[in-house]
Amino acid sequence: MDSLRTLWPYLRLHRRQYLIGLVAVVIANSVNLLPWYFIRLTIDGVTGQTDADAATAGITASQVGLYALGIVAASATAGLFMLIMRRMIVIASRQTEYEVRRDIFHHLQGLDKPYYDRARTGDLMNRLTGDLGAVREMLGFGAWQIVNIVSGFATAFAVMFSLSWQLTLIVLALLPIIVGLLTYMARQINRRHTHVQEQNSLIAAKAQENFSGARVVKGYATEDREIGDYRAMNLELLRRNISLIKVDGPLRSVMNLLLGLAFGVILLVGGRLILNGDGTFTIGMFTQFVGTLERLAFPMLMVGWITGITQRGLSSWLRLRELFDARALVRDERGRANPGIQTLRGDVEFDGVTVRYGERTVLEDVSLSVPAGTFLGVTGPTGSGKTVLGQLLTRSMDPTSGVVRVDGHDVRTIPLRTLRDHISVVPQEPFLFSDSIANNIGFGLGNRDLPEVPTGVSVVGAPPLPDIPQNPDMDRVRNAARLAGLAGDVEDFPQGYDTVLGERGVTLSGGQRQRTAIARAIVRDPAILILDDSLSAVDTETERRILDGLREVARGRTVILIGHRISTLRHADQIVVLDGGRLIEQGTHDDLVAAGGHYAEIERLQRLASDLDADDEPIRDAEVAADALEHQPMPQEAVK
Ligand SMILES: Nc1ncnc2c1ncn2[C@@H]1O[C@H](COP(=O)(O)OP(=O)(O)OP(=O)(O)O)[C@@H](O)[C@H]1O
Repeated sequence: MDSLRTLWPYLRLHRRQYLIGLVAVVIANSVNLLPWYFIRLTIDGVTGQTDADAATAGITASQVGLYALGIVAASATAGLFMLIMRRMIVIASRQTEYEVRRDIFHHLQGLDKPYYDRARTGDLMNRLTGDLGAVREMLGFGAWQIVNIVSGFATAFAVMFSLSWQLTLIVLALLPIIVGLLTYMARQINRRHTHVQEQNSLIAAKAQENFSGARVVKGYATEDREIGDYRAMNLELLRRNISLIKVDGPLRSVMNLLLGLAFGVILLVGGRLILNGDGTFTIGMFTQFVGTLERLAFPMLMVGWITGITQRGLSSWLRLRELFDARALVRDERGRANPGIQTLRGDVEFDGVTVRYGERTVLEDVSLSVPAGTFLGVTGPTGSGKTVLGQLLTRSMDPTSGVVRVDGHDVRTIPLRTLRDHISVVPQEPFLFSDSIANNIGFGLGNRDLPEVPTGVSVVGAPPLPDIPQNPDMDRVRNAARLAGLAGDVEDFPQGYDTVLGERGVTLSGGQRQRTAIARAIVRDPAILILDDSLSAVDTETERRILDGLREVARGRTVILIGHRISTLRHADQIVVLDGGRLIEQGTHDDLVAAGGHYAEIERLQRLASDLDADDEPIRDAEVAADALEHQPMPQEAVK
């Protein structure tokens, strides 16, 4: 009941269509019984029998013609009303499907990083496709079938009862047995059908993971194991399909047998009524009775199906409700977010910020002030909280205690849209869309003025779709690519900026992917630019070019560069060093080297490594030394 209550707001949007459709089903069902009435009149007229109906007396050839026309007209009318029903209910169910899908996607877009950290993509996809399909089936096919069954039974029993109460009682006695058996079989079919669907989902997920992880599979030469796993799953699917066919196949045969039995009993009793009766039960009436009963065969068969469809639809709706009920921890809080804040300069301040995940403290009492236009370097061992620091600025999460401010405003008072419009982040593992390089770089352009998509409203009469810009401003895209040191690479591609990337940008090298992400971040002219270990996959020459570009970008904006290489950080206006979530050192490169702490030690090791690298082939990279250092205990003097 609760599921129906929550579904009502969507059904309400199309209540007129559903109502007209349902009335049409009832009319079609009633009219559908008329042909048997005309047949009865003809038979009784021709055989000279007269029943209570005066119309059967003294039939003429032209009357037979009229009855024949009546049959055609009744069938045509029933067909017309069925058509009206389909147009109304089936279209309404499709429209409801569209509206629910639109609203869920809208809702999912508003959920935050903690939600997506926990959610499984496959599960979300399955709910948006499989579960939504089951709800649509319940509202479309299910709804009209329920009314079809109820009205079909009601009208048929009314007619049968008026013809012979004795025969109707026999049918009523047999009906529970027939419907019960068919429902049992339909339940079995539904259960086995669900098992097939579950296996289908698993097999699809397996294939998807295999294709996405093709490079890992090839890299580890595990194709044979993958083929074996897939074969086992495929075999299981075959087994479940065969188990379904084993019940599905005999259903119609059982149905035929049961109906045959019922008709046998009815012929036995009906024949006696005609032979031994007082003439009030005629051959025509018997024929009409049998014909009407035959019309119930399909609704009887459907009872079990519809129970299954409704059960599936309701449980799928509950799964969709779970998505609707999910709430973002981070959101614009009513009464707190100030819509008057529309632009940001880029002053950043962390004031006694602590972040805890359960028992774990990942940032502890961090205080830091970064005036707009500062180039800030952030370094520290793996897991020291560098990424979390950046995530607090875009409110991917809120601090457990303390305040993060931008331009003096607590970030929780800045509308999320304004905040994220003015801060660009290049994450550690950039995600690229299966689209052209131009669209990947221009991804964040032209979105500010798009109108909000209305939710909870009917699609009927909705305003035309807004013009969503598909082609970004190419001058800005080219300039961003140049600043990110990517322009030369793109020009070498056969299709230049129109080159379409594979999923997750797999046609690019790691360094090219990072630079595409940097270009995407700077193309929007953000007030604050955060680069999270974004130069780790490029060589020192490319790094120098990107840093030159960034210095151009940095004029007038705040750049926060998270990294491990001293060569990347040394020209920053300020450098902070984190360790175990605490800010342990802060100053310029020269200050920190002179202080002889953790930073100075990294600098010394990396310089040593690069000197050796210059003289000696075997030394691979300065980062090796930095990595080695990360696993060493901190120099005592650095830990204040
Ligand atoms: N969603 C989360 N749930 C629980 N712990 C988390 C979560 N996100 C980050 N952490 C933990 O917070 C700590 C800091 O993580 P963070 O990503 O900021 O490290 P980092 O300094 O950027 O490291 P790296 O240099 O390896 O990128 C880590 O110990 C990490 O395991």
